[in-house]
Amino acid sequence: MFRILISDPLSEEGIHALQSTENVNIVIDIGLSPTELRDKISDFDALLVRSQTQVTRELIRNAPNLKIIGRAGVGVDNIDLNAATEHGIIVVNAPNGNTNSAAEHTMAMLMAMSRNIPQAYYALKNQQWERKKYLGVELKNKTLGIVGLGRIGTEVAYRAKGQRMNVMAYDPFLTEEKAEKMGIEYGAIEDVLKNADFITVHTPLLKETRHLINAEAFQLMKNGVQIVNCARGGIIDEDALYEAIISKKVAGAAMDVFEEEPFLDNKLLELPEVIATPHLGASTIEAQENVAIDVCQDIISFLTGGTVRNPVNLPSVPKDIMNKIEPYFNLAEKLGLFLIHLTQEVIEEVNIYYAGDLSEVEVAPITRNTVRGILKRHLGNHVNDVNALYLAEKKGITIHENKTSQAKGFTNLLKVEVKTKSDKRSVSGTLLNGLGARIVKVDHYSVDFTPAGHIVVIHHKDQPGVIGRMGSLLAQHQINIATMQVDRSDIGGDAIMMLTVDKHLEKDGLEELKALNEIYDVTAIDL
Ligand SMILES: NC(=O)C1=CN([C@@H]2O[C@H](COP(=O)(O)OP(=O)(O)OC[C@H]3O[C@@H](n4cnc5c(N)ncnc54)[C@H](O)[C@@H]3O)[C@@H](O)[C@H]2O)C=CC1
Ligand SMILES: O=C(O)CCC(=O)C(=O)O
Repeated sequence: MFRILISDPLSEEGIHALQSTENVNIVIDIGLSPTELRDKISDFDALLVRSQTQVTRELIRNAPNLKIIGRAGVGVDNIDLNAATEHGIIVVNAPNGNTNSAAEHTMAMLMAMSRNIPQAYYALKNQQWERKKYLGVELKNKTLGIVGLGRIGTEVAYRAKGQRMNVMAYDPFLTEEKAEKMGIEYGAIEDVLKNADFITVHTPLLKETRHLINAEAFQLMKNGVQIVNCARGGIIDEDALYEAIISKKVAGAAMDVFEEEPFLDNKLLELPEVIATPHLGASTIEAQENVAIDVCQDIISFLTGGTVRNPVNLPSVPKDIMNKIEPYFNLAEKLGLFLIHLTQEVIEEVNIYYAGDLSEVEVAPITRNTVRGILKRHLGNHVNDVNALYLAEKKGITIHENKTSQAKGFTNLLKVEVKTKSDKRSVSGTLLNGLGARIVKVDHYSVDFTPAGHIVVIHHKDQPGVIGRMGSLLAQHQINIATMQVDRSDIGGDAIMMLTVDKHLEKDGLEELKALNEIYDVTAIDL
């Protein structure tokens, strides 16, 4: 049974899809305190949140069974991504479903602010008919400065153009050509701050964007500028904003998000120039349905062994590319696991060679599976796709990917090489049409076997009688040989014997084999 905890309000539509999935047990418990959540989380395989639940390192530490965290929305700043990655927990979000709602809310806030609608409404509710006091300004022909032209920023730009505003935007990925195509103006951040009559921020909250709009930034702005934040609290320095409003530099601020959420008291709200909503940017029926469906679909995909569409702590790979590379995952993992058994020393370096067809595809996910196989022997199932590279780095192992079109007669060839202080071992495998995964080389020896089941690798001297002695000894241990391959460097030189056997070779049998004349080394590997 796969247990899912939903700890923030989520639309029914998504939950229905989860409920109709087999072997799923869903618990909805909204409004848990951090301590209650920490005490509860240990039994759950998946956690589904919006922006309220804080998924901290401490919570993750107390969640030994947690495999996936779903965020119904865009921002993942309430989730400790490093902690999730380190614990091998995949984080998925729903980045597209609330774009429209957030853009519409931004426009609603912009217009409400420029025409003092909330203030006038409030006055009227208090029996004050105030026409003179609430003189507004038009948006038409004014410049809207957009900081962050991603999904939402872009939608806001198009809507602002509909209001006949001039739009100037800054985004590290925006070029002058792209801006021109969109019919907006490109500016460096300083240009945007200096030229805009209205400014709206649409970046994520990151180390680099925390207090991006600070006292210095306000200094650059026009007197009487009005500012909107429907992205994340903390992008605007609230103390600096407060001072800028008091000093009349800023004539209005429309805030949907705050440095501390939720709150009942924030000094910005004491200022009549500030209008505010309690993080409602994504609060529409449509957005909530969209994000709940999207994130639940990813949880279902994860559960049923499919590919998640919106991973946050793993690069996402388009479906057509994934279809091409997915068949290699098992081969890659098996090669890694096979190879790690051949070396007793500490691994310092892993080189992965992608040849033939493989040199033309996105290989990062194959690399992760290879590294997963290498680490699995000593780290067990704790290592997965999410944390494999992180754990390798932590262990001081450097990973190199190499590509070549030359596949030595194969259509595709995956070679994995590990280097230790004094040794270098390698194994190569391929996917054969109709035959599946095969290991075709172990170090410089040519072989051909399926990487599955119980395998015994024997290094020995190429001499008559070795194979016979080895066969009799295995027979004494009731071990049946299913397949056997032999290759040698030269006549009478070093040789390799690869056996697939019907059951695991126990330690005593292994030691007896090693003790046989002319046998240098024996390794039993269960793949
Ligand atoms: N108020 C609400 O309820 C909602 C808030 N959001 C928030 O809105 C923000 C934007 O969301 P999306 O547009 O979906 O994200 P996105 O990832 O599509 O766009 C963010 C953009 O910010 C840009 N950026 C990053 N650092 C920057 C910097 N230093 N200066 C300028 N631009 C920078 C990125 O290049 C990217 O293009 C996020 O913080 C998200 O959490 C999203 C949905 C609802
Ligand atoms: O869950 C929500 O309502 C907030 C949405 C949001 O802030 C986001 O998607 O980043």
